[in-house]
Amino acid sequence: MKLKFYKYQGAGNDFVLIDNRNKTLTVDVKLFAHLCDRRFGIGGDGIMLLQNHPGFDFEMIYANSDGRPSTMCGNGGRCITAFANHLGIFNAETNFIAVDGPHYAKLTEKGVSLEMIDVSEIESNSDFFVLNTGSPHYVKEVSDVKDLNVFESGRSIRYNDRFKAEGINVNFVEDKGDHLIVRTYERGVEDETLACGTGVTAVALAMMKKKGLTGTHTTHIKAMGGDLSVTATTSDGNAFTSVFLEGPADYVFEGEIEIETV
Ligand SMILES: N[C@@H](CCC[C@H](N)C(=O)O)C(=O)O
Repeated sequence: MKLKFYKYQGAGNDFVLIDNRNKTLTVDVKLFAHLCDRRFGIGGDGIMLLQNHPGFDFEMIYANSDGRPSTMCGNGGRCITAFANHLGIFNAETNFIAVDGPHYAKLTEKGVSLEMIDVSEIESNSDFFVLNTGSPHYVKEVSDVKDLNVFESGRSIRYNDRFKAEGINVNFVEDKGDHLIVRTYERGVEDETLACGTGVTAVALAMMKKKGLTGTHTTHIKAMGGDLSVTATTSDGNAFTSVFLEGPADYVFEGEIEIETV
């Protein structure tokens, strides 16, 4: 059968999107990995199904490019919001449900602003932080992020004894004063991606904690594929509320692909 698909990207983090409101597809790891394959399929860091869900405008089902359903994808959440707007599901603001719970999102001048989950604790170590922003993240500050071998360094952390079973996404950050530069090795893609939304969110909160920033603060981030910003509120540098991830979420192309199974 022919499957209609759409391709979106947010700061270079790219996704295959399927309107699955008619329930054509169920989760199929082999098929999803094939659709994300950059040579034999459409190509993407991940794939999302947009589905109906009672009480919400839509449901986001996310899988990484390895085809396996995973935890929350921040750039994916922003891209599926743009896709839902394209499908006429909402006009300016929306409430949808994802694997980590309900999300509010709105269209903005910069693209899409997505409310992320509240974060109640950040593990702080001598030279790294660990926190969950919908997906698990390791954050390490470095002085030379552009020269770093993110694949080698990220992979060695992702597969160390502590993290290898569940996996973790690994973010390297360089503080440039008025902005951060962030590069991320993503679990489930098992490579560096051009941007990671839950990753830059984790980095922004970890750096707020490190700097002792309280109140509401906006962090500007340059990822390899584009600019993102994270606004969050904290009174103690540990618990964060009203966490918003904002940046571009753009349509790339659409088409049909022949698939064997449904
Ligand atoms: N690219 C995503 C993160 C996707 C999930 C991640 N690879 C995982 O499995 O934890 C983002 O923008 O947040």
